[in-house]
Amino acid sequence: MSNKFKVFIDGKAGTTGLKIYERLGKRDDIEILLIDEDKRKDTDERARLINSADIVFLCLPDAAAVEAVKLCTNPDTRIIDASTAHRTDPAWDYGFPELSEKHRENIRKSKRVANPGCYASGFISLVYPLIQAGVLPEDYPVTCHAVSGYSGGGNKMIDAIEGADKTFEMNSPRQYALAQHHKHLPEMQAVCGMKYPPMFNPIVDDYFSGMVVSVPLVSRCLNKKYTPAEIHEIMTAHYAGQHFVKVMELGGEETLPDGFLAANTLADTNNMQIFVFGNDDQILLCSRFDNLGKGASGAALQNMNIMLGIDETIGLE
Ligand SMILES: NC(=O)C1=CN([C@@H]2O[C@H](COP(=O)(O)OP(=O)(O)OC[C@H]3O[C@@H](n4cnc5c(N)ncnc54)[C@H](OP(=O)(O)O)[C@@H]3O)[C@@H](O)[C@H]2O)C=CC1
Ligand SMILES: CC(=O)N[C@@H](CCC(=O)OP(=O)(O)O)C(=O)O
Repeated sequence: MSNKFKVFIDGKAGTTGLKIYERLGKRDDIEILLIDEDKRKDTDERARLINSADIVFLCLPDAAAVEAVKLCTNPDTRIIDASTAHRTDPAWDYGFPELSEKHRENIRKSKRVANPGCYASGFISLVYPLIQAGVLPEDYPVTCHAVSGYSGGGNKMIDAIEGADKTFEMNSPRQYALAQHHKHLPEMQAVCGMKYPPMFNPIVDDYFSGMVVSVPLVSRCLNKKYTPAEIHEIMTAHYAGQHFVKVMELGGEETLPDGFLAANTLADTNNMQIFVFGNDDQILLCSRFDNLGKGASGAALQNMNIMLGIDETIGLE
């Protein structure tokens, strides 16, 4: 009898699933349950593997993720869903352990973990600590700008940009979700405890992966006037001792000597860097990470480690 943890990745052929598979393949404490290529959408075979696994990753479109959860009848099988389907479902635990010890503890005990969305991870990393600390009023009109690599759009977008039919426009940054309907808005609002959803301006650009999510704040409109140094101190205290989330030096001059905050430098890592810039009235918060790392597959693997009660950094360095 193998004493390895059994893992099934539903959607292994997709962008998120493949990254999880590649990282798990290097581990000797995990047995990956594989589905035959011609059966990867076969409901009975997926159900068999789901119910044979200790941990299931759902790396599927939302509707298929909802269906997969229904296929799970084994009370011991634990699910980590990378899709948007369960992120505001109160029966699920939100998989962002650095938000609070309560979040980490809930993940550790959970049978159902909703992995955060990529943009949402960046947004929540900046806004959640400030609402918790009473800095940001719950009804503050929060604005958020973000830039992502095109892998954030999954296989379809990767094929469009890397394929022969790439359009002229795809060579440039492209704003989207202009009508304020982006699928991450509900989780941004719910997890942070905001009265209103933020104004959100995502941009996808012509590089593979990595992102920066930015939130500007006007100090005079906060619960009281704060300096960037005070905000930096609050963020630093919030993430003290975290392995993957680091608050960088105030103003970022050492990390960004040329003054440019590139979005692609943390690609292929599970790290997240938080920056505080600005002056006594205009404060800019930025979160930099990999949309496929801390924004998807890396976070999912970190959550798995926590659920299994092992060192959360295993396989993520
Ligand atoms: N890419 C990213 O940066 C992030 C993605 N996510 C989320 O993760 C999930 C997966 O996204 P991503 O990897 O980008 O998407 P992809 O489109 O790259 O992959 C999805 C995979 O699921 C397969 N699939 C679709 N329907 C079924 C089904 N009924 N049964 C079994 N397999 C099925 C697809 O196969 P086929 O192509 O043959 O249909 C494909 O291989 C999504 O919910 C996405 O929103 C979350 C965070 C970041
Ligand atoms: C560039 C791009 O298209 N990005 C995706 C978000 C990727 C992601 O985080 O998807 P989940 O919500 O499933 O987690 C988008 O904006 O829809």
